[in-house]
Parts: sequence; C-alpha cells; structure tokens
Amino acid sequence: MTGDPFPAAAAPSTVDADLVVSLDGVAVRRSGTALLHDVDWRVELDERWVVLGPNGAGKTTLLNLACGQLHPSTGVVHVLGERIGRTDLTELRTRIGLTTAAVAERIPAEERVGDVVLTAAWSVVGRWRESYDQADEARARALLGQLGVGHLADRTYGTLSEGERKRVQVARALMTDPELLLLDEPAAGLDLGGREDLVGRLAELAHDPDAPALVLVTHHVEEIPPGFTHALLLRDGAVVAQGLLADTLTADNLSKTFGLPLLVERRADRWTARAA
Ligand SMILES: Nc1ncnc2c1ncn2[C@@H]1O[C@H](COP(=O)(O)OP(=O)(O)OP(=O)(O)O)[C@@H](O)[C@H]1O
Repeated sequence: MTGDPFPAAAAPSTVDADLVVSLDGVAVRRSGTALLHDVDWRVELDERWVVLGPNGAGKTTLLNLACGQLHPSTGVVHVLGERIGRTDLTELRTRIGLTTAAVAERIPAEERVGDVVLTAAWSVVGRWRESYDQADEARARALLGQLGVGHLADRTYGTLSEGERKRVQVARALMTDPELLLLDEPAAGLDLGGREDLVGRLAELAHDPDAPALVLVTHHVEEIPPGFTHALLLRDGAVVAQGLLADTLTADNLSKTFGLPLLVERRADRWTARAA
C-alpha cells in the first residue's frame, strides 16, 4: 500500500468560509536551497496585506504559492478553499487577479488599452477572435475609469507612461471580479507623482468593502496604501514577523528584516523608514 502523498489536513474552507489563502508549514526548495521555509500564513477576505522584504527574501515565491502557480515542497497550501496540487487551476485562476512584471511583459504594445482590460475576461493577452458582450465592455470601461485612466481606453498600450500602464494592469487584474488580488511591486519604476497616484487608487480599493482580499508585495514602506491592515515581513525565506500592520511594522522588526538599524514613522496612515 502506498502512502497518501497529500496527508490529511483540515480543509480551511470548512473551518472558515472567509479564508482566502492559507499556508501551513510551507517550504519551497530549489537546487538544495530553501527559497521559503516554515511559513504559516492566513489571509481572510476582508484583509489587505503588505508583504515586505529585501531583494531575494522570497516575496515573489510566496505570491506564486498564493496564486497556485507553484506547489510547496513541504506543507499545505489552500487558495480559495482549493488545495493546491489537488485542484484544476484553470477555474481557480479566473478567481485570482494578478499583476506582475511577467504578466505585464506579455501585453502587446500595439494593443488598445480597453482591450488590455477586456481580454482578461478570457484570460488572454492580445485580442483575437474572442467575443465579448456589452457587459464585459462596460465593465472594462468602468474599471479603467475607477483607476483614473478611462480617457486612455482608445490609446495603444505602448504609448502609455509607466504610471498609466501600472494602473491599466490593476484594472485588467480586476476584470474577472476576483476574490483575491495579488500585486507584485506595482509601484516599481514609478516617479513620485505616479507612485502617489497609484497608492491613492490602491487606498480606495483597500477601503472598498466589496474589493477582493489584497496582497501587495513591496520593498518600501512608503508604498503601503492607507487602508492596508496586515503585514508579513520576510528575510532569507523566513517570516520575521506578521500580523496587524501597526503591531508588525516596528523599527525592531523592519531592522531585522532589512538587516540594518532603521527608524520607522507613521503619519496620517502613511509610513516612512530611514537608517537610524
Ligand atoms: N528556480 C530557482 N532556483 C534556485 N533559486 C531560485 C529559483 N527561483 C528563485 N530563486 C531564488 O530564491 C530567492 C527568492 O526569490 P524571490 O523572487 O521569491 O525573491 P523576492 O523577495 O521576490 O526578490 P526581489 O525583491 O528581488 O524580487 C532568490 O535568491 C532567488 O534567486
């Protein structure tokens, strides 16, 4: 008799219907190195998480687990009630919005901006022969409006500024009305104005009770939008601290995470950090 490769673990969906992501005792190993280890994490529907850590800490690896693209080497991952490794990911992926540099790179420069958003309904990039109904078209327009780029719907994607592109990418990720939205460094490469605009849009999303659960990966506490509720700090593939934002983003925890003495300030629901 062979052992069950997926030993019994409580299905979180039966425990808590609001549980969106759960990682229990998770490790990810590649070529003998642990990219992540001993990670336990729970994200609920009404929570807005920021994942912080230096380069190479394992943030993108964590996001890849949370969207089901990666299987853990050890431990158990549930996403939206489905156990990763035992479920058909095709259906699950339509329930998860994702913005990453890798997704963004696949968007054709000549694509009409409205179509960049619309084509997410079919999980494709680049409009071809898919047919969309008027409700899809209206939703794509509304989302572009919500992100402040409605006036750009008929431009080609390649002509947009980096800041405008980032907002179009978030609109695209919201097209399927996902239950979970994962944002990997959405403000990377933006100038101050672009960053502040994006942070403001994400703050609106964070405050919207109908918005999906949010997980935002960043290197910078300045990019945390108001309305975010929780933080997970990663260093060398391990969790340094996690929990409510105000309890977790302490000078001590951030100093351990980034490996240098830091001072942290919170003012008007925004955060700054600098060397002590
Ligand atoms: N397939 C792989 N094989 C070996 N090492 C890998 C593999 N994929 C990622 N890594 C390593 O795992 C570590 C964590 O990578 P990850 O991309 O998750 O970090 P990150 O925190 O997102 O970093 P950054 O902030 O630079 O984007 C890095 O040191 C990376 O080089």
